Amino acid sequence: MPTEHLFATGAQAAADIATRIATLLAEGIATRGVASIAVSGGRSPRPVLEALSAVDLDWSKVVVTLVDERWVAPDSADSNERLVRETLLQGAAAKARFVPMKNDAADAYAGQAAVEADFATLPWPLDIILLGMGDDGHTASLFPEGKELAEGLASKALTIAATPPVAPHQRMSLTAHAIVQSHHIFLQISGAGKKAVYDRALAGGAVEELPIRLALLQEAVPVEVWIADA
Ligand SMILES: O=C1O[C@H](COP(=O)(O)O)[C@@H](O)[C@H](O)[C@H]1O
Repeated sequence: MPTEHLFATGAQAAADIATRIATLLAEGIATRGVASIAVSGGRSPRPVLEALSAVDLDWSKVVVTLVDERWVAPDSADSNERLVRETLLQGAAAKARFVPMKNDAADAYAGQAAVEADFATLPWPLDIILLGMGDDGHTASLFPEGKELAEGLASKALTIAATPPVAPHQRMSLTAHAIVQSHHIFLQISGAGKKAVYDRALAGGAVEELPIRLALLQEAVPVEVWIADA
């Protein structure tokens, strides 16, 4: 069962997540000489990344990457890389090694082999994987009814190219195999709608129905969930 942290607001939850991440990154540097984190995109992680950026760490020993990416230019408003560069990789934190999930290939399928090669250079298992969850129960870019979902759940690769059934842009995503190759999985949930989906996922059932179950229903990696009322 995940460890749950309950907060009234997303801002309070974000501050607490950033503190917890900073502690683990410092421990990673102290014990292994390098610390690593993969962060999600979308709206939820922004305040976490902003708070984390202000933390006093030896950022030159931190590797930062993404859980998923939209196959758009890095200056696009939809780019998760842009989000990370504008929030986390500022000030002293700009010294972190950032590994993008998007390259110059014409589409995500053509670019996947090079992304996979880059991701093979990361220090697995990563210290932290910060997941988000969509209202449909997707996590990373593993979408219910996505045509690549079965492969994303079964593949031994680290990354997979995917086309969301509804949402825009081709994606690059960590596979389930990569997500559970981490020391810690963190999940952000905010609002009653997502809380209801989270509760349903936790109650059990097919991972294909609610892909967030790939994290919640496994026992190999400890999972912490920050739940904010709003
Ligand atoms: O498409 C995506 O959505 C999920 C959830 O995003 P949010 O805006 O509701 O927080 C996110 O975790 C994922 O990384 C992103 O690409």
